[in-house]
Amino acid sequence: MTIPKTSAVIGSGTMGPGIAALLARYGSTVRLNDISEEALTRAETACSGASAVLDQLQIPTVPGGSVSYELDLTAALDGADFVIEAVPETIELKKSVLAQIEAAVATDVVIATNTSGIPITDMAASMAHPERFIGMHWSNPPHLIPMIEVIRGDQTSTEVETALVEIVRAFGYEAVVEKEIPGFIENRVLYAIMRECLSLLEQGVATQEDLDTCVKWGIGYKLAVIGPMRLLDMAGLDIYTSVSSYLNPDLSKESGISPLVRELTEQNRLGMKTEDGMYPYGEGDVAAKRADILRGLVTVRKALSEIKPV
Ligand SMILES: NC(=O)c1ccc[n+]([C@@H]2O[C@H](COP(=O)([O-])OP(=O)(O)OC[C@H]3O[C@@H](n4cnc5c(N)ncnc54)[C@H](O)[C@@H]3O)[C@@H](O)[C@H]2O)c1
Ligand SMILES: Cc1ncc(C=O)c(C(=O)O)c1O
Repeated sequence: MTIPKTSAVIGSGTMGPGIAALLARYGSTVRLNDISEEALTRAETACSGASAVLDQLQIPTVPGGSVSYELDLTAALDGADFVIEAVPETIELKKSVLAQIEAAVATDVVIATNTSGIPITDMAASMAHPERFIGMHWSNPPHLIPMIEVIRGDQTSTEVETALVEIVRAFGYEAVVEKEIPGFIENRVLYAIMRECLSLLEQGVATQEDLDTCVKWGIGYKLAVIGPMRLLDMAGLDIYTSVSSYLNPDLSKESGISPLVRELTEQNRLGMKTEDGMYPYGEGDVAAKRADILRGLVTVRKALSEIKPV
């Protein structure tokens, strides 16, 4: 399967619009669905923004693509030959949405989930046709980060995995085909970084600003060019042995949710979407920060596409 002719994206929050815009850019007729009318209204602006970013990346437009906005799930799924589920990260909700999707589409339609790390086999437990179900984990913002994790459940067919890898490569993205494990690879690594940062913040060792500066320049900039396995070779395995012998026992072992994040979440301080979170945001700050982030990601992606991967 190359780019699907007709796609449905279910859930139109942070991730759905960018995914829909990219599919449409590559010629798919996309229906973007949400239970919230407000989310669909915001999605129209988000899709236009994503499309403008794709213009800046000079991604050519394949004729025939479009995004339409559907409150009604059955209408969104009508005639779809590829479905991506992107509703909030709770297994009960996802299983219920999958049951509704399966009831509305033909048995051979590929259904992918953008879960951040719920095991695919667990999500597929009550599906009638789990062989067509697969993990397709996009990174945020999905129209910009050119890598997608592809994860099979126990019952996913090889044909569906092959078809999904073809779709990912047709976007010009890297497909990383992985074994099933909670959080997959990306979020296991990202959440290790975030756990340590949150622990340092909670202990009063560093401020948000210091953590962001140190990780962006000391780690992020370097890791964008040299992966962590190659970095071990560059640093020297003897150095890693010495440092990890005293450092690893001192790193955060927090197995629950960070108390600070729990408190902010209970206060509905969820970050940019509520204009308050790890940082406060004044009038107009969120829009300005989002624009800065997109500009930075476009510049860095262009630069990275010009260098030889290490
Ligand atoms: N936010 C990220 O950085 C990110 C990155 C990669 C993957 N993901 C994963 O993608 C999925 C979606 O995340 P998000 O950040 O876009 O969430 P979000 O909360 O921003 O958006 C989810 C949307 O789904 C809608 N929704 C809820 N129930 C629905 C239903 N029954 N049918 C249709 N729509 C429904 C909500 O109204 C909301 O607009 C999650 O599984 C998440 O873990 C998120
Ligand atoms: C905090 C956080 N959690 C999950 C994901 C992806 O699943 C992301 C991301 O893609 O950036 C994230 O930032």
